[in-house]
Amino acid sequence: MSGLPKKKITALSQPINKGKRKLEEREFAVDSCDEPTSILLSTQGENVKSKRYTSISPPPTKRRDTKNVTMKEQKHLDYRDLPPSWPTAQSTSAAASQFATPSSLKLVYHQGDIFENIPKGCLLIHACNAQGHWGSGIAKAFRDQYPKAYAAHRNFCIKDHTKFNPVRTGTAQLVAPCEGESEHWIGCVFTSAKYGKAKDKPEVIVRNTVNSMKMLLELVMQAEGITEIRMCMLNSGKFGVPWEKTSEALESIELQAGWRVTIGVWEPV
Ligand SMILES: Nc1ncnc2c1ncn2[C@@H]1O[C@H](COP(=O)(O)OP(=O)(O)OC[C@H]2O[C@H](OP(=O)(O)O)[C@H](O)[C@@H]2O)[C@@H](O)[C@H]1O
Repeated sequence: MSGLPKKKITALSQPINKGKRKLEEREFAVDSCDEPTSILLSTQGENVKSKRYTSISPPPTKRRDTKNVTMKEQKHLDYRDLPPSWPTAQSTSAAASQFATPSSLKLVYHQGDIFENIPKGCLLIHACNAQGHWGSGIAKAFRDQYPKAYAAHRNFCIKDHTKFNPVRTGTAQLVAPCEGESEHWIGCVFTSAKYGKAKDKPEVIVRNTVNSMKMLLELVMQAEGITEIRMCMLNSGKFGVPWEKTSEALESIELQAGWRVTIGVWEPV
């Protein structure tokens, strides 16, 4: 069991449905957990990010300090951490795929509570809107269990972004371990801009899920220490999208070099 305090997960009752060598310590709040964290910053070798924005990559937003960061702790990752070639690398590979049998994402089913017996270094994925609430359904259970991760998510949604420049759907945030020794990562796939009656249409949510998952798989490549990946049946509760539509779309994702192959799906009993 994780190092987290045991909590009753109420979400189950919901219906199925990141010159000169110089190291310095700085306070770094927004890109880490809610409490400022000491991070070692190296000025050696700028990590310059040239970006090309396309329909599935978001617009420029408030810049953060991207000078080479050598960290004591893992940092949260999002679209600002993608390689400059993103998502071109994918289409190149898609063109090459006519000469090779592409391998697609595999979903492996498990029955039970996604929060039970989580191994160290596990990544837990859930669907989010861009409002940064984690206010209901399984998102609320994440908020209860991982309050610091929630704070990082909220910072990303409402401090790094604004009402007029919201987080784009079809993107993902990979929240690094925040809660003690559990070392659990949280993957937020932004599958709908809003929630409730204002949620996106099912076909839009499914398309966003595919693009978000591709981005998340790319970000996972940059993270160190992720042991396994679990997710709930995305979109099948509050977002009201039949699981089969989401699962079919996810299983059609063509894997790129270095991406994880398998994601465990936790189906509540
Ligand atoms: N412990 C557990 N273990 C395993 N599976 C569990 C579970 N507990 C619940 N499930 C299942 O997990 C699936 C998803 O069901 P959910 O309704 O939660 O999520 P969804 O993806 O449809 O919708 C997302 C919006 O809900 C929130 O909204 P707010 O932020 O509050 O606005 C978000 O942020 C988004 O916006 C359903 O199959 C549940 O049975």
